[in-house]
Amino acid sequence: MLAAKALHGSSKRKSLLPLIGKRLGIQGIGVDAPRKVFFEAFLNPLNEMATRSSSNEGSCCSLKSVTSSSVDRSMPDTRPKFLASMPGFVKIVEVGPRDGLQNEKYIVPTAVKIELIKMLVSSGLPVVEATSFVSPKWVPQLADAKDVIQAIQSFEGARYPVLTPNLKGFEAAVAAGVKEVAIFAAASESFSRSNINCGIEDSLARYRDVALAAKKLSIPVRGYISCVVGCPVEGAVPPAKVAYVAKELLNIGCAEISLGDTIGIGTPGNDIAWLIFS
Ligand SMILES: CC(C)(COP(=O)([O-])OP(=O)([O-])OC[C@H]1O[C@@H](n2cnc3c(N)ncnc32)[C@H](O)[C@@H]1OP(=O)([O-])[O-])[C@@H](O)C(=O)NCCC(=O)NCCSC(=O)C[C@@](C)(O)CC(=O)[O-]
Repeated sequence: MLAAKALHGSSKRKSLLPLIGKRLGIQGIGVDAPRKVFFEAFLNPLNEMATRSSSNEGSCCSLKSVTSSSVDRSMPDTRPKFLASMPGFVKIVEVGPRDGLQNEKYIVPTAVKIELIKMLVSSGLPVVEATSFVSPKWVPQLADAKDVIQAIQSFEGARYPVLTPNLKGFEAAVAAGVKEVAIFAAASESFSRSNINCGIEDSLARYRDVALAAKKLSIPVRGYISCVVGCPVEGAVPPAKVAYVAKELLNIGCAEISLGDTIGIGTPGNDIAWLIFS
């Protein structure tokens, strides 16, 4: 479940992405989803946030060999052209124990999940999304969330955010010892309804409550947006919708926004634009 790379213009067909990025002041814009992968599109405002988070919490992987967020702009950029458009940071959030296991046909034993998390951390991953505190009726595969979290409390070297769809999930997560949560909205109305049984506006209202509760406890919240490129039901998703949801998530207090190309159609031949912060 781990992958992150920048998408650039295909050699056969010139991509609009760099142009759009330039117009919006976006340094690196891209998404890659060979399966389901979240690539943080590092917009200028978020880039700064990532830098801070990196230095304070060690959560971001700095592409030091490639570039640095503190690039001295008075120096000539000697990087190869294709590297020059890469973002200063790539934050890798490994979501296998959550996103991978939530769809398994058979329920993976808790002990195996814990061992998986241990191995992922020992491979050097700084953030491992461990599980979800969602309804076990909807996702029985992760009904052991509390046990997983309690078992990994002593694992050092990484952070372990979890998904929380509502206050109930948030409170259960905090009670289990979670220190970081994620909320998950969608840019597609149909996907939102099928995933969390409510529309986009209702989901934002729920997430506002979660974010408020999290703020009181100084718990960081990251916000997912699903279907930023396309939806399995609705097809193409207008970038303005993605921008709207992103703004709302930022306004309710998300420290980060993750753009999910949920169905993996953001290929180099598909010119996609995210007009976030436009
Ligand atoms: C949002 C709900 C809860 C609404 O589900 P609902 O059925 O509308 O909610 P409800 O409030 O009517 O509750 C129904 C039952 O669930 C219980 N319940 C309610 N909430 C919780 C909770 N937090 N923890 C435990 N139990 C809960 C609640 O107590 C009740 O139990 P009952 O009274 O019937 O016994 C449900 O739809 C749900 O849990 N959905 C989660 C779906 C999910 O996990 N999807 C996968 C993750 S999202 C994803 O993969 C996308 C992402 C993030 O990866 C990005 C991308 O790839 O694009």
